[in-house]
Amino acid sequence: MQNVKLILTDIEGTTSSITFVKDVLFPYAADHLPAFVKEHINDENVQAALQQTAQLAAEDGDVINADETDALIAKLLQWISEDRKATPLKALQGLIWKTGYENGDYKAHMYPDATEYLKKWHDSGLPLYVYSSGSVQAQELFFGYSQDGNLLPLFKGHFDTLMGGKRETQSYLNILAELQKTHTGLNAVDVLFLSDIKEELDAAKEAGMQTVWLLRDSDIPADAAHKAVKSFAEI
Ligand SMILES: CSCCC(=O)C(=O)COP(=O)(O)O
Ligand SMILES: [Mg+2]
Repeated sequence: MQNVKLILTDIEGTTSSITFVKDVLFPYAADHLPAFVKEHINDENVQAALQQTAQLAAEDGDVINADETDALIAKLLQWISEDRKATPLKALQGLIWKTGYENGDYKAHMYPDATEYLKKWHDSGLPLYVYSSGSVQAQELFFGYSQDGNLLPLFKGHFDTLMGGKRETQSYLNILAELQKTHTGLNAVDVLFLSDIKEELDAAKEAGMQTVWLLRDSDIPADAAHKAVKSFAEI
């Protein structure tokens, strides 16, 4: 990679295993979501998430009133099972996972090479940022309660789907504009984006960023459209 001035990383499949997210975090959220929503129904963040859920469902042609709590909960559970990266679902998951982390029910998985190189890059002065479909709160919990300890101080900032979907070029342009507020003179080509998903890398490359494809469990294709590696040690 050439003259990288800042690293932006995905989480699931990149720093951490897909199975931890799919087999631990998502089931925990599904198990606790109905009671959590009902217990916090007057919380403004929960109300906002329910209203956004009703709006998104309506856009899909499924009309649910914002006060039909059970139907909205069913819709959110459906989205968990579909791994839909819907912003209101992600906001609620972040709120629910907090309890699980604080109770010690689980710690976030980290690939050892990811922890090692994130620490090395941080110590060498390279600014590190996260872009994940998980909400900023969920990201902070994830790195704050990782199996390798509190890794949150390694990161200068976090971006989530409020910047846009991870497969859309405009999202990376939005992130670049945010980064330029604190990193004067930063260009897209100075940013290295790490992900396990080709469509996310395509979008980041289209925005002008450098890219590396983490293919941890699959073979590296001979004609990969992005530099492809099995571990952070090869970046
Ligand atoms: C931030 S922890 C949970 C991650 C999550 O909810 C998710 O959907 C994974 O998305 P990513 O963009 O990190 O692949
Ligand atoms: Mg990923």
